[in-house]
Order: sequence, then structure tokens, then C-alpha cells
Amino acid sequence: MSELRIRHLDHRYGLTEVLADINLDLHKAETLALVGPSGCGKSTLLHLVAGLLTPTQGLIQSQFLTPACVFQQPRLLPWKNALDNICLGLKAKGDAKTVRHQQGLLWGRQLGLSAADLGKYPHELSGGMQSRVALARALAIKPDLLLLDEPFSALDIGLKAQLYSLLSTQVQQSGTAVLMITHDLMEAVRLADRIVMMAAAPGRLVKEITLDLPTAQRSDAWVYEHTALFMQMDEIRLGFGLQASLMAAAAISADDVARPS
Ligand SMILES: Nc1ncnc2c1ncn2[C@@H]1O[C@H](COP(=O)(O)OP(=O)(O)OP(=O)(O)O)[C@@H](O)[C@H]1O
Repeated sequence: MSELRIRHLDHRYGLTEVLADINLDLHKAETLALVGPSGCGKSTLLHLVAGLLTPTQGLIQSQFLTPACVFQQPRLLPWKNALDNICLGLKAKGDAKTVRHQQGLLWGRQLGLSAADLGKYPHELSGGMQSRVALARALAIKPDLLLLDEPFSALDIGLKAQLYSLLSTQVQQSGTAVLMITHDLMEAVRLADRIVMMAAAPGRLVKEITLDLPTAQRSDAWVYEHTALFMQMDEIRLGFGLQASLMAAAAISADDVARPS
């Protein structure tokens, strides 16, 4: 059985239905990418899984014990320097200062932050550096579930590549499950074991794709080719508000002609 089970989940903000009948499973060591257009409810779903919102209806059952979140906004404490921000979860866990600073330095370095950067306060860091501090803070507690809301969107292409590889290694070595949100289908194709496409109004799951090739074996060419392939799928195209492929468009107009008015 899966460690995370979501069944018949609905969510409303006031009278507006944002999520409708969401059914999803996530297993240990699995990376699931939620892809969809802006406003389709991806962040709401992540907040529900994180327990930050209560669903209007439906079931969320989680056996993960140490979840960690990285949100779109880094949400760093402005009065603490980067190192102390990274160490927040370790402090809450009760680790001694020397131990947590050692760990914090290690994670900071892994994420490409220098010793000088780690001494800086959030307002002295670039957006990309702040995102890396937030990711280091999440990884430092060795989570069994990582909830990522577009954590790579503010990063340059080289840094993205480094962090993709760090994340894949983390998943392989520690069995962390990852539920990640992205607008970027190519990012999902690079990192995920499964991609779930959402459509909007109300937010719902419209297509699931399983990627069998291990992430370590996915070359750039493989990623480009498969992204292009998936972009031909009607559910993916319609989810992003693009026209359906020509074949499907032809089928729709034939249908329209056949339907009595
Ligand atoms: N606290 C809130 N109160 C009322 N409506 C909200 C609230 N949070 C989000 N919404 C609405 O719910 C819908 C889904 O928002 P959500 O942020 O979950 O979408 P998203 O797919 O993550 O979007 P994006 O990709 O742009 O971040 C949007 O129409 C948004 O305006």
C-alpha cells in the first residue's frame, strides 16, 4: 500500500470549487510531479498534503513521519543568517549547536552556498540563493517526504542541473518520497517517476504518465524527446490551454457535426 493516499478530495475556498475528486498515491522513494497551468490548484493540493489546510471533503492518509516543505517563496526568517535558517529544523529536533552548524554548513555547501553566503541575512541574498537556503533547510532534517512547490523556478540553468542531480541522489540514497509541483514539463520529465497532469476550474487530474527509465539514465536527448512526445498528448495540451492535436481536433469537429443541435 502507498505511504500517502488521497481519495475523493475536494477543496473549496468559500463558494469556489478549487479541487474536485482528487485521487492520488505516493510511495516511498517515488518522485511524483504535479504539472498544470497557473491557478489549477497545485499549491492548494500541496498545502492540503502538508496539513496546512483542511480539505472540504475527502481523505488524506499519510504514513510519512518527517515531511519537509519548500514553498514558492523561500519563507526565511529575516533576523537569522542563512546558516541559522538552514539549521532551524535541526534546532527544533534538539540537535546541539555544534552538530547542527556542521550539518548546516555541509548542506549549504552541497547547494552551492559559500561560507560567506551562509553568514548573510536573507535580504543580502539573491532570490536563487534564498531558494537554495530553503531547500537546504528542508533536506537537513532528512525528510521521508519532500513537498516541493516550484523550488527551482528562480535558479539559473547550471544551478538547476546541479540541484536536479542532488535531489535524485537524495531520493536514491535515503528513499525520500518527493511530491513536486512544476509548470515545467521538461523538469518533470527529468526528475519524476510519475507525472500527473492537472487541468483547471475546478482543479482535477486528467492524465498520468509513468516514466520507467531510472532518472540517472535519462540523458538530455531522452528528456527533450519525451517532453516533445508528451506535449503531443491532448490532455497535456488542453491542460496548458493549447489547442488539441490535429487528429483530436478533427475528431471533435466531426463529433460536433454529428451532434444534433
Ligand atoms: N487562500 C485562498 N483564498 C481564496 N482563493 C484562493 C486561496 N488560495 C488560492 N486561491 C485560488 O485557488 C485557485 C488555485 O490556486 P493555487 O495557488 O492552488 O493554484 P496553482 O496551480 O498552484 O497556481 P500557480 O501555478 O500559479 O502557483 C486560484 O484560483 C487561486 O486564486
